Amino acid sequence: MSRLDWNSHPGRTLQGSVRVPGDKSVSHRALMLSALADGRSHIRGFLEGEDTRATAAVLQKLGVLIETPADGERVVHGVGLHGLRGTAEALDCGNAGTGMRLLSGLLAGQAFDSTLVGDASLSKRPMRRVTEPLALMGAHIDTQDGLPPLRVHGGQGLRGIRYTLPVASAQVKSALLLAGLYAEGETEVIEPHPTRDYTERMLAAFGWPIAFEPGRARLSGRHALRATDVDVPADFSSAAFFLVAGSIVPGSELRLPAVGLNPRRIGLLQALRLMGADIRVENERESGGEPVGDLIVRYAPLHGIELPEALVPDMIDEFPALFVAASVARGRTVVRGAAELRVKESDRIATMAAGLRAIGAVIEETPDGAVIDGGVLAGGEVDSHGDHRIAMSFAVAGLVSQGSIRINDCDNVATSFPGFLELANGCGFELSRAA
Ligand SMILES: O=C(O)C1=C[C@@H](OP(=O)(O)O)[C@@H](O)[C@H](O)C1
Ligand SMILES: C=C(OP(=O)(O)O)C(=O)O
Repeated sequence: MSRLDWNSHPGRTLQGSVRVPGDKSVSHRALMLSALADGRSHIRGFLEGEDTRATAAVLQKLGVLIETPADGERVVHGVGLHGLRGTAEALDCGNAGTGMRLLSGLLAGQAFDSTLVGDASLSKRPMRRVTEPLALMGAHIDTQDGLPPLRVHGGQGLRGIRYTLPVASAQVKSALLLAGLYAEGETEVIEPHPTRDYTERMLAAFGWPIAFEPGRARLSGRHALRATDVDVPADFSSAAFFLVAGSIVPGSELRLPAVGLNPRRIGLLQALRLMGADIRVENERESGGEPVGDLIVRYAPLHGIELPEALVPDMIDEFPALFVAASVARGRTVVRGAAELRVKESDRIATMAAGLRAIGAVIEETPDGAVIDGGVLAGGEVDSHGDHRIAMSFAVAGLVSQGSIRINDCDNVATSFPGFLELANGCGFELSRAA
């Protein structure tokens, strides 16, 4: 397959309503809990991305019947907590850290062995953060020097633990809670800073007794999950690109309907408002146990900020987009406490710094963040390093640069945001496939 590159050209003002696809975190979890439940669950608003489809394919290989009645819908015929069937085939998580880490916890509780593999990017991401605490629960998982593939040995007889996470990570927390479903006794996870609580909320919705509050979750093993329908909200992390685009292109006004507004996800909204952005929330309501609302963003001149460190976990996937906003804002933006960005789909501090410099921005990397002096972007050529969020962020930068930006290696946008190019062009982007 030939590599997909994009050209992003300076555009018109952005106008219209942009319906972004379903939430990736919620879609992964909805599949996993539905698969382990007793009965049939209907998932609506499911993200048709490569990451979440990879998780569906893994569960199908483990014997779960998953139907696709329509685009964005799945009907999962749950097999019950002990109904998965082992397979000798490798289970391919693709590009998805969430898929692999959550599945490692889920599979640690099974009676059979499994092998989890991923693509080149996922194969470089650290897995000891899950395998070490899982080992404390009695799991046995082999890694390649801390990296995938993961060989998960079944039949281990897990026991609950009380574990304080060294870094705030919803993936690690969720892996331990999923293993905890199979453990003798109580599993308690304590976080240094609260992270997204979709696993906790969804376990409760599926009828599993769980106690949780921001920064802490506790459950005991050996209950049952009851099939439940899930309405997946639109993904705030996908909306983020349009929030930045609408804020920086003069004259713009965009509406983003029915976006998930879980408090642990909307750090970028707060950061942009601190920078002077004009973003309103309308029709706030609850859908599928999650807060959702319509976001209306209007152009407003942005200024630099010292980003409050407490916001970092609440916007952990939004830094590439924030860096673009900062590079055209008036004055200096300082980001600290975000070293986790170095172990995402790419080293997001290094790839953003290299790309922004290549198009004329002024950015200084630090070990756990960056210092960005806003100014005018010239345009040029950047490399996404196969990272979906880097590619989409430079597509946004191209709207306001003097010349166009060529973005190399954009195939992975389909992992989290299929149809981004068409949706973006529909509201005023000038994004094309490069020759
Ligand atoms: O639990 C999740 O669904 C996610 C948690 C975050 O990762 P960490 O747990 O590594 O912070 C985030 O970056 C990822 O996109 C999705
Ligand atoms: C970090 C991300 O996802 P994952 O860890 O699931 O690969 C992301 O989507 O930005």
